[in-house]
Amino acid sequence: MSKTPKIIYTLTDEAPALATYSLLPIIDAYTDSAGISVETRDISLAGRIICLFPEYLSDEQQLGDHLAELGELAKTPEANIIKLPNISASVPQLKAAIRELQGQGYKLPDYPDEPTSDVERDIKARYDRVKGSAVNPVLREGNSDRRAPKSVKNYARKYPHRMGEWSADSQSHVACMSEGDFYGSERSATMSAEGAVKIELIGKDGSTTVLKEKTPVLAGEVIDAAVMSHQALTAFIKEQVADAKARDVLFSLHLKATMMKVSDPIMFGIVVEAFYGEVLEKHAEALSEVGFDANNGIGDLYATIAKLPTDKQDEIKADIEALYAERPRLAMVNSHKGITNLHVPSDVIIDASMPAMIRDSGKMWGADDALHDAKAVIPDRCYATIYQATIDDCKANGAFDPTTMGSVPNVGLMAQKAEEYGSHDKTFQIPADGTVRVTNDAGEVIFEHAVEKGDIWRMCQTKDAPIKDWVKLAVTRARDSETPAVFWLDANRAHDAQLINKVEAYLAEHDTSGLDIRILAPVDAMKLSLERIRRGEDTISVTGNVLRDYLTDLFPIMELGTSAKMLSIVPLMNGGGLFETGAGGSAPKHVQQLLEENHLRWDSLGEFLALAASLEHLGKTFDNARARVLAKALDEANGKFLDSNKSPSRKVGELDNRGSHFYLAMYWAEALAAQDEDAELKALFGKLAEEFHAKEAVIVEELNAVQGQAVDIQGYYHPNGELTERVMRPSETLNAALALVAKG
Ligand SMILES: NC(=O)C1=CN([C@@H]2O[C@H](COP(=O)(O)OP(=O)(O)OC[C@H]3O[C@@H](n4cnc5c(N)ncnc54)[C@H](OP(=O)(O)O)[C@@H]3O)[C@@H](O)[C@H]2O)C=CC1
Ligand SMILES: O=C(O)CCC(=O)C(=O)O
Ligand SMILES: [Mg+2]
Repeated sequence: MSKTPKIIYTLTDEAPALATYSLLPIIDAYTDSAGISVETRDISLAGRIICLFPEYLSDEQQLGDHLAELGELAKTPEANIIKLPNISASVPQLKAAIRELQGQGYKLPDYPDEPTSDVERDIKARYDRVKGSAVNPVLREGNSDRRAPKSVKNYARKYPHRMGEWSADSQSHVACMSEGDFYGSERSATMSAEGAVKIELIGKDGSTTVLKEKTPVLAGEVIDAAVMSHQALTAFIKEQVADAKARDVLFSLHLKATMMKVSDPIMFGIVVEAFYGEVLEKHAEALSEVGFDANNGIGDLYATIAKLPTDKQDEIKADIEALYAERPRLAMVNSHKGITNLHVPSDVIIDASMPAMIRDSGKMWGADDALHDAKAVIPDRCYATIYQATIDDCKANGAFDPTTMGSVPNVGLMAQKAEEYGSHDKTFQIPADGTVRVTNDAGEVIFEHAVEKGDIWRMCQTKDAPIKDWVKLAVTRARDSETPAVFWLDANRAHDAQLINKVEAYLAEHDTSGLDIRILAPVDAMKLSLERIRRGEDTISVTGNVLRDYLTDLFPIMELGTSAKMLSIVPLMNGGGLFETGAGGSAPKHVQQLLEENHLRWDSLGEFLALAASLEHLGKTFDNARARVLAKALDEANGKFLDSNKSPSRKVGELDNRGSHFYLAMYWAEALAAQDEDAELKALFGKLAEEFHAKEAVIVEELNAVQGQAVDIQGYYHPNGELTERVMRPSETLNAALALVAKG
């Protein structure tokens, strides 16, 4: 390969972005000295907003479209991208980020909720491009390989995290619909030829509305469509509200309003309307006047009614309080601040929220700041059953034991926007009763659904090449790790039935002799995996995109305490490498703690593991010996880091993210000093390792001494770079030592 060896490190949001201020100077110092270039690209929410509106901003304020650039790069063989978690913004977050930037002098337009002119429609359309999960699908030109490396698993066995105990009489459970959901209505077909499909709504009055004129499809591609009935969902929620009250458990809702950015905020809104129904109806006129949108959560009610006269505000608030007395208790996001599970659609995200509940004895936080049994409402049946199976297992057998349990790594189908349910431009809230029809170029009907006003109809595409690649990846992982692999596919589900045909056909193209590869419905796959994990056995889960997301938080959180300790690789289909860090989010709570007490508990292990994998990949693709030396040494350093338990503590005054970076740097320098493949690096890092050893106590003291006081970095979505750097690099001794190897 002719191009220069280069790694792209992404600048994102919240806790991982803060951690980057401390970690990147270390990475730069080590890679510079080896002649490897590490460049950054800004894909933060603020950065993505800024690049939408060049004509509104001064030259100095403008920023290029780094995400689009990386999206193109991901399709090339030289791609080597380290991708940290970023915010997938809900509307309330998007508005907050715009407000913050405006306050910093960025003359950005407001987000028009209900645009009334072409200019406003254009502004809204631009903003909507950065909403929800707008980053990951652009970069994911490959399928996903997420697992806990052996060293990490050993760490968890040696230093087990706390797991809440389970009792057999726990009242916690999952509630899902039995009809009228996506699962029940799904239709699916495999395209026989390249072409396009058209989506139309035929009204009861015979009128035709084109919902989407043209959706290109490739031969072999699987498309499917399903509908969630507004009425059925409302009826289900009302039943569940009553049932939670009767059983005296917390009511909680678990959706993925960030990734399923069109469908799930609407479902969230339907639940908010069902829960707060009487109050919202009573004050409908006033609430409509101020622009309250239930899809943005009950938090939006409190924000928008500020425009009403005080007595009206008080009346609405009193009515809500009175309603709470009749309703079941709500699970809380922040009981101190009165933020409920129904406040903001992006606060409770199912992949992280259900595992947290299972880790905490099946309980969630109540308004009284104590843990209680909860009803977890997961309306659609497609995947809800896996969580009930996990709860059943914990009730029968007690909590999982991190010191003995096996592992469930994942091979996930996600390349080329595979199975991006409920997002993007093929999901609609239906404006009138009728029939939604999908037709091909010849005008033949592929599927149709009877729909009612308010229903959510979604279509989804999964291309053939990614499916083939996914099957290959599964076979390779099963072979390399000598581990049984289970495809989590439900023959009773239309989409999965199509996939099963393909999986069977593609498996036949591989040598699977001696391998244990099965296809099981999700609930059975879960039962088998849990049974095995309790026996200390590993089972690879081979799943579609949604279960990839759910399982790569669920199992790591049970096995390791957090998905931040995962290795998360995306072998790009054109030969490049995308190295995601961990599987979890951007940890808003961690930022709060840093601002309040200057302690950052973010665990950068995912970044350390990703960097080692990225350097190794660079060493291979560019035949770069120094990258290989750095990778090998970093791998050793990661092992020592885990073995010595230098991960950040959660408590102020103790080693935090910055201190953990120092130890990683020290162990990495030691390993480079100990190797004999590259004499120059050996000498250079030998000096640094000596310096670190001599100054270890001083550096740790300098890093820990700053903790305990509030800090101000003048921004949440777009903090001041200089101030943040000062906060994140407080040890002069460490900074001076790094300068010994940095080439500048
Ligand atoms: N790949 C990506 O880009 C992803 C992005 N997201 C985005 O992140 C945001 C938050 O999502 P969500 O995952 O629900 O919530 P969090 O980021 O808050 O994660 C949930 C909890 O997991 C723990 N955690 C996560 N990462 C780490 C880490 N590196 N070190 C230590 N603990 C960690 C924390 O537990 P504790 O509080 O106990 O310390 C945290 O509160 C959203 O905007 C979401 O869209 C989410 C998932 C993936
Ligand atoms: O893209 C997102 O919004 C979240 C992605 C995620 O949670 C994951 O990939 O595990
Ligand atoms: Mg996830």
